[in-house]
Amino acid sequence: MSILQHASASHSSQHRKAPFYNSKPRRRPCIVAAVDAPQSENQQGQLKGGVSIRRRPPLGREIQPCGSLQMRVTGMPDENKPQNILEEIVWWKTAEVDQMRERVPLVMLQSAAKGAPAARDFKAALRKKVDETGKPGLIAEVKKASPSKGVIQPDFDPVRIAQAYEAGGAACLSVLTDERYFQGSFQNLLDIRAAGVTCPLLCKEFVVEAYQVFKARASGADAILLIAAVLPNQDLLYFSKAAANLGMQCLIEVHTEAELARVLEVPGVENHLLGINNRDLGTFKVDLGLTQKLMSSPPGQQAKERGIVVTGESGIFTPDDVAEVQKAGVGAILVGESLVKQGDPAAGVRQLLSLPAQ
Ligand SMILES: O=C(O)c1ccccc1NCC(=O)[C@H](O)[C@H](O)COP(=O)(O)O
Repeated sequence: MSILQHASASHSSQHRKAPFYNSKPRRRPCIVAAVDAPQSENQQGQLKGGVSIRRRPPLGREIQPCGSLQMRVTGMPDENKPQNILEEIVWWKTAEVDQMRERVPLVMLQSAAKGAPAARDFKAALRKKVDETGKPGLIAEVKKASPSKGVIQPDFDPVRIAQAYEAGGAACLSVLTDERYFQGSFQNLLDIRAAGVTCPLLCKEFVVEAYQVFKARASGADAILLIAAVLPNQDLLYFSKAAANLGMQCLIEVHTEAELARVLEVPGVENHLLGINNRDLGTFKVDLGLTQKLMSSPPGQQAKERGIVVTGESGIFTPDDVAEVQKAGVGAILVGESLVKQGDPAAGVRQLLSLPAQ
């Protein structure tokens, strides 16, 4: 140990189990140790299999639990900082899931998931709308805030928005459940389902453990997001099987041609959906050209030939944008910001899809 420094933490038993990442001020200041960071041997070892997101800080967390106190590791090199927002989210998520598991053990969640009303067929709902309208099936997103835009809809009523999306003609809904970065919640999923919305629901979560798949099903989700930049194929297979065993489908999201080629090798991938996210998570810029580029690449052609439903995600604002990604070959679109910020989201859906006004 190099130095001792002041920090805040509590000795009270009620705070003993507080997560070590919790940065809220605690009641009594105390002294914690600060130690020098260890040296990294081979960071690339973390990035095997074309997975660009590291699941944990390679040298461990800057703030470490130390009994009922916390220890700050000083002098962490830049490589121990998250390389982009997705990596930052994933690092928090790992700690968050540990905390959730302490409150509700996996076995209890599994039994809740198995006892939940049967999951609805996400892909079938998308295909039905395509047949009816000739437009890509719309997955409309219930999204209050995002890391790139901050609060998008201050007057956020998730049930009202979900009902409006359904009334406007959305095929499916996407519900953000991450609280820290998107101000979402699993409660929103439960409330939307309990309110009688019949569109299938995608749980928009950053999955790093099977626990979250069970949590999604127990909360009424019919599908769950899996991100290829975060998960190697072994995990994609494991989580997609866990989801399928519960009657759910997965939206497997890619950002690059290499990821698209890789996920096409996941056994049973055709039973799920693919998504191309047009948002660069380093710069937050959206470029619909990415959908076009990946769909016309060899793995994009293969996805089409295998009849896999591909979803164009992010940055879709106008009927022209819809036409652009439809021309690229997607069968579905995932739209958040442009719809959620409208006073009348039902009208927003109809306008975006060029459907007749009611
Ligand atoms: O939206 C963000 O800022 C964001 C940042 C980091 C990871 C994911 C992020 N968004 C998740 C999404 O995929 C979008 O919410 C979804 O595709 C809808 O996008 P949009 O229509 O542009 O709101």
